[in-house]
Amino acid sequence: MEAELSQEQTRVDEVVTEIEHQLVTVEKTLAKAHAETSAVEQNYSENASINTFEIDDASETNAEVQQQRQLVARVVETETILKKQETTLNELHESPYFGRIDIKDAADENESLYIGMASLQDAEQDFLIYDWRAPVSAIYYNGTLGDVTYPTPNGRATAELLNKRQFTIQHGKITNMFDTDETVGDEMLQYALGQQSDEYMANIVATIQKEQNDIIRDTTSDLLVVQGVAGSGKTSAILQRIAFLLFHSREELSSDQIILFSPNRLFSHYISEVLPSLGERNMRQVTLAEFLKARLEGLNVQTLFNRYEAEQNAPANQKLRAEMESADFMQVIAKYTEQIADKALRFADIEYNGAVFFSAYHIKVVYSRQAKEAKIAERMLRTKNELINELKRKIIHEAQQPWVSAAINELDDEHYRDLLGLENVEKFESSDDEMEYVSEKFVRIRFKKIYDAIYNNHFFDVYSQYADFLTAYGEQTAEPAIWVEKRERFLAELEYHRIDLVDAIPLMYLRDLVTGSGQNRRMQHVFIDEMQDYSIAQMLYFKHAFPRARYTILGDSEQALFRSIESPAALLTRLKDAFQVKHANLITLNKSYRSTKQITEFGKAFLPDGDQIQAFTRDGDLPIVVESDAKQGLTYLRAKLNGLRANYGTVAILTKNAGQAEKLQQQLRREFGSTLLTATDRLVPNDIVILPIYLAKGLEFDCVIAYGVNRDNYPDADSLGIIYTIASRAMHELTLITAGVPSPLLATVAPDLYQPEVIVNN
Ligand SMILES: Nc1ncnc2c1ncn2[C@@H]1O[C@H](COP(=O)(O)OP(=O)(O)OP(=O)(O)O)[C@@H](O)[C@H]1O
Repeated sequence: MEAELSQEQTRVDEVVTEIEHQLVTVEKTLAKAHAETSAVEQNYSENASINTFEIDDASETNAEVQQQRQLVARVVETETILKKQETTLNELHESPYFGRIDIKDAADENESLYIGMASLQDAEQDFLIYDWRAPVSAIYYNGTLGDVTYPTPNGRATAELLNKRQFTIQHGKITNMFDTDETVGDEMLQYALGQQSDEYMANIVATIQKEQNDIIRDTTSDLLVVQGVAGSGKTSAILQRIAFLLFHSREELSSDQIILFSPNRLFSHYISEVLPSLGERNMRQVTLAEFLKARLEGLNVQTLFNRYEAEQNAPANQKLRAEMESADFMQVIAKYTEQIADKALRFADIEYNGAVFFSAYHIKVVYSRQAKEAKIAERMLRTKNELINELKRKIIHEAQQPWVSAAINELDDEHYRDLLGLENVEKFESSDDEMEYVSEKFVRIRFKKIYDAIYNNHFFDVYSQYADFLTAYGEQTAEPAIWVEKRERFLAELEYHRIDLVDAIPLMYLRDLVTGSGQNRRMQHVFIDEMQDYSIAQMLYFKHAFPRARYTILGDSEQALFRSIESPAALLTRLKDAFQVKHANLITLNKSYRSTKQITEFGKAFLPDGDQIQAFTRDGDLPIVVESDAKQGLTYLRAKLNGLRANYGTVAILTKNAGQAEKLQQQLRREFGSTLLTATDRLVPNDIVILPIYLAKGLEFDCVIAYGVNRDNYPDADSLGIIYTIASRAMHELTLITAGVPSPLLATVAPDLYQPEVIVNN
């Protein structure tokens, strides 16, 4: 192996030299391109400002300016591409590749291919490095030695995989190298997983596992559902998947056509470096709360966290909620909108300056004039167009009123010129024509709010309509009183500009179906992380909102914080039924990578079907369970924190809710400088943090202390999901402090899976 190592290092040196060589060329070209961009930009701004005043033929000027603008765009693009090349080369310079495969191809020729973060070709166009996303690289991740197949543009090709080698290369030096027959061997993974946690999630490109690779390279499913146990690399895999999709559909897909629903802002920040580290731009990221807020402007939409917190004291009607969050309920809404009679449709006045501009009655008349056989959304669209035309006529009429000319005469030169617009200076044949133009524009600007209100369908009174719907629906149920109460609560909240989460989705769906709005047809991929936190109704709304997109939905049915856990099979069936797509694919990940073996074994012992979870063999200490009262618990915690601090970067104290986290923070802040994290935070500092478990979703910490694992917080099986989620956030160390009578759930765990510490009263 020594000789081989030396040979491999020689090759690394050669590749590094080639990279340096290419870097010199790119840097030179980049400097030139930069100079050109500056010159073109300057030329453009001079031309654009001078010519419009000095040249008579405005259209010729416009054409010239257009041309120049295109030129600017082109040179800027060239510069951006070169910069990207420079960044890639610099990265390859540090660590050119991480894998090598030796294959015998169909023509019986032996070839050695090296796999890295990006491709590199030499002057003869030979590949010195293959991008990890190249078709042939699939062999590296998928194949064990022997016959393998891989995709090519002309179908699947076959080859014999003779050897697979893995490298760790740092600063151009091979620090670790070994051959492996496994997909991607344990040794490198051991090393990667033994690292301490960081502010940002790392990419896993060098150690992607076979089943993760299936997720990454799936290009055919309309609905890909990934059920993976805690720490199985779901999030890692889908971020790699996004990089893969962007690479393979360069022409048709851009990162802003991909949206990821993430559980909270801390998580959004945590994963924000993965794609850039793979040389790609980030996709759009949004939390459910942000998405709803944008679509229900002016209303404070209850968040999942607010609801969870509120319900700790006042449990809600779970049956009603389950009904309203079901696929059936969405169908009921759809049926209701199809059948609303003209007279039952609710319109709202459009007001201007406190007076009615278009009355609800007038709008209703306009609506009822539209052809009855057309669909409701089509009739609404025609109504909208009629109202806009009417507004235009009113603008022309209003522009002739004396107050308008008086107001225009009051304008100073600058404002007048702004109103007229540079392109219209000296365009009109008579000053009357110019005045007419300016007056109309003046009124149009004044009436913009009215236009916006029509354009945004504010003439449809969705709130009253939804209240009517609740009444109509409730009357058909066996318990109408519940629905009367629901309606009253909805209206009462509305008074305060608030809306419950459970109402938000049906209301938006109703609005969109009636007005034919709310659909984004450009979005090509929707990713939903932590699927178990979303209701089917919410997912169906996403499907409506992004009708052309493909869906990748991932999560863990057993990390349910906001409801009881559900078996993975049941969750998958529900999803498949609701989405009804042609190509659905389900991938299950059972191996957990995040935590030490001891932590994974402990966490899974809480779950009814925890047996299917496989721990990765990385050793650590047994989790500690401390049985204590509240006072002793705190003393223990203090001592523990002092001990841990020296050893680990991140220590997270996880509580059941925000109130308990706040209380602990008050008790610890002064002594430990701990940080309390809330729903609006984005950053997890590298120190002691205190947060409720729902904000720790998707995150991981070197060391986790679950505080308050007692009977009050976790009384029964409904809170299994929470305990399991807490335990599975820990990478290297886990401690549970009861600070009260131990939760009965602890009794389900075999005593040899943890180290008990009973603090006796003295
Ligand atoms: N193939 C891999 N190579 C290296 N590290 C990996 C691999 N797969 C997963 N990991 C690591 O395991 C940890 C868990 O991964 P990730 O957060 O993606 O899992 P998850 O399934 O989304 O977890 P959860 O549902 O518990 O939030 C991360 O630290 C990740 O880097």
